[in-house]
Amino acid sequence: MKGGRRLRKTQKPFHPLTKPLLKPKLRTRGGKCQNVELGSGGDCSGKEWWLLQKGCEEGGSQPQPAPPRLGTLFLGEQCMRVAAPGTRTMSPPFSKCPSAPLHHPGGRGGGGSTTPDYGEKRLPQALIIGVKKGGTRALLEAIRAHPDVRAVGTEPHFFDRNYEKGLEWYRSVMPKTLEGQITMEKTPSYFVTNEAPKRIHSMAKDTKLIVVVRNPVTRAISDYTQTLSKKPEIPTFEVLAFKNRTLGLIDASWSAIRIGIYALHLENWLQYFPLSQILFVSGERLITDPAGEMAKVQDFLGLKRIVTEKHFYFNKTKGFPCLKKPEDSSAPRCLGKSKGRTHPKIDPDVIHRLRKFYKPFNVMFYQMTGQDFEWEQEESDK
Ligand SMILES: Nc1ncnc2c1ncn2[C@@H]1O[C@H](COP(=O)(O)OS(=O)(=O)O)[C@@H](OP(=O)(O)O)[C@H]1O
Repeated sequence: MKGGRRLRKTQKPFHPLTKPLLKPKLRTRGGKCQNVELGSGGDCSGKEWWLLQKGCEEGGSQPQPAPPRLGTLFLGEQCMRVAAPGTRTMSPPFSKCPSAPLHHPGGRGGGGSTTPDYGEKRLPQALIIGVKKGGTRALLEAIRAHPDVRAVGTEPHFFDRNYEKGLEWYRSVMPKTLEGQITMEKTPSYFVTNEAPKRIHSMAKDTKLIVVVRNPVTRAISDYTQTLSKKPEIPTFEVLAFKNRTLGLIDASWSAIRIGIYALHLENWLQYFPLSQILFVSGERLITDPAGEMAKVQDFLGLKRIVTEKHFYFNKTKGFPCLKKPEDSSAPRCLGKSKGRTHPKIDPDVIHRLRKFYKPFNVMFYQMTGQDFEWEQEESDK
């Protein structure tokens, strides 16, 4: 798989507030447009690399109003008839986690290779904000191999579910760091949480943000696979993906599909953060070239490039790159079973329709970020 190719010089990135967006072909139905409501994502399964953590449940409902900002990209119940394959929106079946029984950072959650438990607890200077099923765990664990990074092992969900607990609570779940070390956490649902950009900005406007993005079609299937693993009785992907399969109306209210409309969610972040403060990591390249992506991440964080190809090896049994040196020598070196699940076989016609659905949003996302992740290329390769 390929990813992350820079746009040609003629294809300049733009900021959606200063330049008109490329408009996907949308038409209204009944003259009304509603907003896309952004929901939470994130892995609630909690079975993570070297760390087993439970306490979450998917499928709750927590509607969050989203102010209209993306012009005609804003899709709504009446607005989602996309010209080609068709879509509709948007009442979010949100991922729901009860206030998580957080792993205390003094334990495994402290992360950060072999740094002893001294120093000070600080608020994070960098966050992995998404996307769910993008490869966020792999990225966090890889960056934790850097001696100047310490991270919380579990997802604190502060800016979505635990915000009322306050910044002191948030600080308390962080690992201790020494001067010069970076504190990090990852909660993939932030990317699709409407309030998250404002809240993070009010904590520290110079917070560095990292988003791992992955082909939204594969991401949706991965998301579904995770839900299926916990609730085997759910309908098939093909059934859930459509409001009306005969008419080709994609159900964009399904969180598995909605999360992949990256341009829409990104627009919300760009109201608060400049593009230069957001790093987009290719989930595909994180698998095919983890060291290459990690070089970009370390540069972005202002770190010396210490995590390199020497840290990774490809584990044939797992089918993924794994870290050569885990935090403690007794722990497994690859991510757990909840990462790299076998996906169910999806009807190729449904995949084709989904690709068509996402295409205008992907193109818009490439323009906004100035990076072509080549997800369309993947289709034409087939
Ligand atoms: N090194 C390595 N090992 C295992 N898995 C890897 C790795 N790098 C990326 N990935 C991909 O990460 C996908 C899970 O993404 P996340 O960690 O973001 O999921 S979650 O949102 O935290 O649940 C997971 O998705 P699935 O393959 O669908 O399970 C993997 O494809």
